[in-house]
Amino acid sequence: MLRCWTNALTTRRAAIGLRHSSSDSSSHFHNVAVLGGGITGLSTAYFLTQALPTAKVTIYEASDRIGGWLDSVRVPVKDGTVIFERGPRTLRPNGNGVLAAKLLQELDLAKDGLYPQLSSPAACNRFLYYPDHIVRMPHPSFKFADNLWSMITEPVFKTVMFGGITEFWKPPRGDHIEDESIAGFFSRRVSKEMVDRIMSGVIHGIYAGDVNQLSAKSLFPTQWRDELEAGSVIAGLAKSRAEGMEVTKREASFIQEMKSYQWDPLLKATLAMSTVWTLKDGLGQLVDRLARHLVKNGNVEFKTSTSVQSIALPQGSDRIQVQAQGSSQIKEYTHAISALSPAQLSAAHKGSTPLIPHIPTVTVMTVNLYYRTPGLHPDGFGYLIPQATPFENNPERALGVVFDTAYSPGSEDIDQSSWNVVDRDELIRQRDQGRLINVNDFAWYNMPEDPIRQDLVGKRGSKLTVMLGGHWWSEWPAFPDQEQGLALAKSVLRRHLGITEEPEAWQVNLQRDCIPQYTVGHEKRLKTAHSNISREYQGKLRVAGNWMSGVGVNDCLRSAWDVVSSLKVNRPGTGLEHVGNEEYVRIRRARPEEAAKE
Ligand SMILES: C=Cc1c2[nH]c(c1C)Cc1[nH]c(c(CCC(=O)O)c1C)Cc1[nH]c(c(C)c1CCC(=O)O)Cc1[nH]c(c(C)c1C=C)C2
Repeated sequence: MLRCWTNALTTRRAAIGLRHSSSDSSSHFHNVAVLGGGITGLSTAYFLTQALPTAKVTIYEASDRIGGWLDSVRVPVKDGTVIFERGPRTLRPNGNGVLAAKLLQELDLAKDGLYPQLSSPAACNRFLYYPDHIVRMPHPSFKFADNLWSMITEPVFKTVMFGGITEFWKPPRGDHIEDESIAGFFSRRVSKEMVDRIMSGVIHGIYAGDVNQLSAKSLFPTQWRDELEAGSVIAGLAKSRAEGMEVTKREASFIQEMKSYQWDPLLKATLAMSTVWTLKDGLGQLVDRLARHLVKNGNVEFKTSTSVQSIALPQGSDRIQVQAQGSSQIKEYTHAISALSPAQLSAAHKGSTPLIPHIPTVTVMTVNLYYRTPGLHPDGFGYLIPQATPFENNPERALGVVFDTAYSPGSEDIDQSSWNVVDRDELIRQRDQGRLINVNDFAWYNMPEDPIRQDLVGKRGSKLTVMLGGHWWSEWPAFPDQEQGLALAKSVLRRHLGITEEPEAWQVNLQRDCIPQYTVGHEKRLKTAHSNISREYQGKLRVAGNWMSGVGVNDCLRSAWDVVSSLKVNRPGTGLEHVGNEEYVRIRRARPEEAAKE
C-alpha cells in the first residue's frame, strides 16, 4: 500500500513544488538531512518541522517504500478484507507512548483508533506455553483463589513464589560488577526456573532475544539500580510505592512537558483506560498519514530509492556532506540525523575504525493467518514460548503467537445488543463532555458515527500471527522460505492449539535484522559510539532509533523527539550524550483514572 503511494510521490512533489536540487543552506539556519525513512526518520522530520519551522529537511530512504517494518496490508478473504500486520501491530499509550498519542491527535487519527480497554480479555488474558500446554498468567482482576491455585499447580510457576518472597533477603551483587545477563541477574535475585520458564518468554515477546545474552543493566535499569541502592528489587519497589518512583531528571522534565500539552480530553480519557491501541487500517496508517503530512510541508523533501553511500565532515568545514549511492553529487547540510541502523551508519562513515561498535541484531519471521472459523484460539492477547519449553514441543523454534482477533473489534462487538449503554443520545452527551465512550471491551472515540473495525467481513473468523526465529535462528545456516515458513507456523498452531483447518489467507514475512540486541556491555558500546560520533562530527551528526533506549515504536518516537529537542536549543550532543550519565529524582505517578481526570 505504502509502496504504491510513494511511487506517486514524485508526481505529488512536483505538484506542490518541492525541489530536487541541492539545498541552499544560507537562507535557512537549519538544513537537515534525515537518514532513513522508517518511523524514526519520519517522526524526526515531523518533530523538526514543529521545533524549527524554517528548517529544510531532506529524508533519504534506500527503499521505494517508507515506513520500515511498520507495514500493514489489507488482504482479501471470501467475504471481505482483513488487515495483516507484518511488524508491530499495537502501541501502548503509557510512557513514551504519549508521543504516539500526540501524533494521533495532531494528524487527526484519533477517530480511526481502536482502543481495547484495560478490562478486556486482550489486556487481562496473557498466556505462556509450558511445558506442553497453554497457561494463563495471573492477573489482579482474576479471583485471588484462581491466581493462587494456578501458582501452586502449574509447573511454569515453580519456585516463583518462594524465589520472589526471599528476594528481599538475598545479598546484593558486588559493586564492581559492571553488567550482567538478564538470566544471571534474575537467577540470583529470584530463581533460575523463573528465568527459564517465565522471563525468557517475556523477553521473546519484546526482544526476540536470549536472556543469557541480553543486558540486565540496559533492559532492567530500575531493578539493576534498586539491587545496589535499596538492597533488593522488592525493597526498591516498596520505596517507590512509598516515596514515588525514581526517574531520570530528563524523564521528569519530559513528563512535565507532555502534561502541559493541550490534550483532546476525549482522547486522553480514552487512552487512559486502554491497554493498547491500533488503527482501522493498521499501524501502517500512522506512517502513511505522517508521510502525507510531511509531503504537504514545503520544507520537506523525500528521496526514496536513495541509499546513503557516505557521510563526512571535512576538516575545517561546518557542513556535513552526504553522498547518495550512484550519485556523483555531494550535498551539504548543517546537520544530519541518522535513523539508520548502527551497521548502516558505520558503513557510510568511511573512517579507519567503525563509528559504532557492533550491535547484534535478530531476524524475526512473522506469519499472519486468517481462518474462517471463529474462536480457534483462547480469548486473550496471545501466548509466549519460554526457552525451557521442551524441544519436542517447539521444534520450529517459535517465540510466541499473537491472537490478533483480540485487540480489534469484530462484528459482534459493534452489535448494539451486546453494549452496556445503548442510548445513543446519552453516548453523544458523554462524548461532548469529553468522557470516554466505553460500551464493551472497546472504547469508541468516533461516536456518534458507526463504530469502526479493521476487518471488514460479515462474521469474523480467527486471525493469528505466529512469531518465529529471533535468537533461536541466529545459528541457522539459512532462513526458511515462504513455503517453509507457512509450514512451520501451521505446525505450531496444530500442536499448540489443535488448529487443523487450512487458513483462508496467509502471509509470511521475513524481517531481517529487525530487533537490535542490547547484550551485556551495551551501555559501554553506546558510550564509545557517543565519543566517536562527537569526535568525528562535532555535533553535526546525531543519531536516533531502536538501538539506544528501547526497541519499540514508542521508543523510536522518543529518540526522535530527544534528538530534535537538543538540536532546537543547540545543545551539543549526538543523541547518546545521556547514556550512563543520568541524574535521578523521585516523582509520583498518577493512576490511570486520576491521569484521565488531570
Ligand atoms: C513484531 C515483532 C516484535 C517483537 N517485539 C517487538 C516487535 C515489534 C517490540 C515490542 N513488542 C512488545 C514491546 C513492549 C512494549 C509494547 O509496546 O507493548 C516491544 C518493545 C510487546 C509485544 N509483543 C508482542 C506484541 C503483539 C506486543 C505489543 C506491541 C506490538 O505490536 O509489537 C508479540 C511478540 N512480539 C515479538 C514476538 C516474538 C512476539 C510473540 C508473541 C517480537
